[in-house]
Amino acid sequence: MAGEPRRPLVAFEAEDLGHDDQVVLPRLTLALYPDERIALLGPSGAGKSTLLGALRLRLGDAAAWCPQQHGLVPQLAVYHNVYMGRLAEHSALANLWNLVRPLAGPWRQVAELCESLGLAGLLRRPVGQLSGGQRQRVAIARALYQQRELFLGDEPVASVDPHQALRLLGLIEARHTTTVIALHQRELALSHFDRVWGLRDGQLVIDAPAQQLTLADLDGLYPDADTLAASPQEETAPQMPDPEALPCARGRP
Ligand SMILES: Nc1ncnc2c1ncn2[C@@H]1O[C@H](COP(=O)(O)OP(=O)(O)OP(=O)(O)O)[C@@H](O)[C@H]1O
Repeated sequence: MAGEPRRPLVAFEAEDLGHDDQVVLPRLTLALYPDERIALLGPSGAGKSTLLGALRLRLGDAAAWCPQQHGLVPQLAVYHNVYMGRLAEHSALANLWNLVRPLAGPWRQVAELCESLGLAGLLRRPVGQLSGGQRQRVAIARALYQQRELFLGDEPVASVDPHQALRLLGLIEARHTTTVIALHQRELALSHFDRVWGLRDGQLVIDAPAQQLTLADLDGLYPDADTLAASPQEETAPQMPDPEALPCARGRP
């Protein structure tokens, strides 16, 4: 007997997404299903953060959030920055006390998390004294500490080497079966994720299983790739991907 059709966690139906009165992604149609690992690709300014912001709004407390600029407080220690992921769960008094004298339970949990992220021994260090890659891992630790069902990340593995990127994605996925992660590593998008969403010029031009895509499909998202691939005569006319050729319409298996 055929099972029930899967219900999306979030669906946009021809919706305009943007900021105030500026529409960035006009008439977007898109659905996020449970247990999918989505790679969100597109050139700078394509609307990846805008889409993640809209998903965040829809998903509310169900989604852990790892922002692009990390949102860390440089003067505060690693421990306090990670603890902030669950600030709202404690009373103001407990939070104040914790600032002066860390609470035993949260300290243990944050220490374990930081150890798994290669941040052992840095819990008392102000975030402002960390390297870019270390800060990125603190931001991931804070999102993991939120203990939510889904994970939304805006380039959470941008500042680390490919080996570490895989390790970090593994840690994220061990705690969340549904993830939407913006990234620029196209190979990683194909090798590691279930599905790719590709944005270009305000349109969702790719929405397809990763295994049905090639690097050439993803290259089509980036205007620079067109220019590099073009012959000298074609250089002045950057090409838009042919909508018919792009895999946006390829369905879910
Ligand atoms: N808070 C905001 N208010 C108004 N416009 C914004 C805001 N944030 C982004 N934009 C605009 O929305 C468009 C899409 O930006 P967005 O940050 O979503 O792109 P992106 O794909 O995440 O880019 P990047 O890879 O550089 O982070 C851009 O034109 C940007 O200027």
